[in-house]
Amino acid sequence: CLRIKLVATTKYHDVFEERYLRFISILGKGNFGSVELCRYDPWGDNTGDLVAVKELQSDKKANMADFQREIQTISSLHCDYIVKYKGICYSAGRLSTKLVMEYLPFGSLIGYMEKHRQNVCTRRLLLFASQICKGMEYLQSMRYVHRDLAARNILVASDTLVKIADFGLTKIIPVDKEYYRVTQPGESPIFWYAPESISELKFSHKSDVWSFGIVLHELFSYCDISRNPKRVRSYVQSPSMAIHLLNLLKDNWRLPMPSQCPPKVKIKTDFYINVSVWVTVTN
Ligand SMILES: C[C@@H]1CCN(C(=O)N2CC[C@@H](S(=O)(=O)c3ccccc3)C2)C[C@@H]1N(C)c1ncnc2[nH]ccc12
Repeated sequence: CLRIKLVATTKYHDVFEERYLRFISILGKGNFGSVELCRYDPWGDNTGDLVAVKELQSDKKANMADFQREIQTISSLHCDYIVKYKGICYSAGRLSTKLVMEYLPFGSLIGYMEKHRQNVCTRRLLLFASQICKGMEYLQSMRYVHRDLAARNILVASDTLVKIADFGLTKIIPVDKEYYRVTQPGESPIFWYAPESISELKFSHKSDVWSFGIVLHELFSYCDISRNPKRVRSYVQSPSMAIHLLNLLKDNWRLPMPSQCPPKVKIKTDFYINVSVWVTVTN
């Protein structure tokens, strides 16, 4: 029989009814809330789609404006290398809104690398790097700065496709400016930050390129937690850590080449990390 799509559309958002959203498991937690795996099952027979639902912790009302902006951002992005927006779910009397996105069963790049590192060759790492590049080029064309590009926020759609996820910190660069200055540092993952982001809280397409360089390092280290200092327990670093890192970077210290990284990638990668434009990483 014809299945009528049971999702009302108000304005430009597909509205998912909370009563049909069935919680399955937690996909990830952070400081402001969580991303949960749910099944949207209006027919109640488990034939509904699996979806990823991001919700704000109720006591984080202050971030509601940021969350609304995140919803606005992700619903305006249409790119093969960016996680797809599906709609929103108003819970109990519109007290809080939930963001409904496509669910990618392979999860984040970190988990995928830990599980499959044995059979991920250099060619595949470069394919993933070029896809992240393309997603970031699209983001830049929309004047968005991601500000939280890291392997933990890259999703694996299949063995040959990754997508950029989590636009919680994404900002639009004003037309007359080259960068976005953040007022409060918040929970800053400083090991992914460019020097000007650590010292002046300035974020631009160039600082996103710097973060991409860190993601390249994560890729060629197979996101090996033990082998790199970046994954300090909590991403919030102390001010003294930020100053120490800033001085290291000013003295031209850079992350060492990962041991498994093939030499020819190193030369190209060095070049790319210092070039402040998106480059298509040749396979
Ligand atoms: C890697 C993804 C983004 C990061 N993440 C996460 O848990 N968080 C991102 C934001 C933080 S939060 O909880 O701090 C937060 C909460 C609300 C407002 C703002 C921030 C949690 C896990 C996700 N994940 C495993 C997924 N796996 C499979 N399919 C998916 N579709 C979409 C996401 C997703």
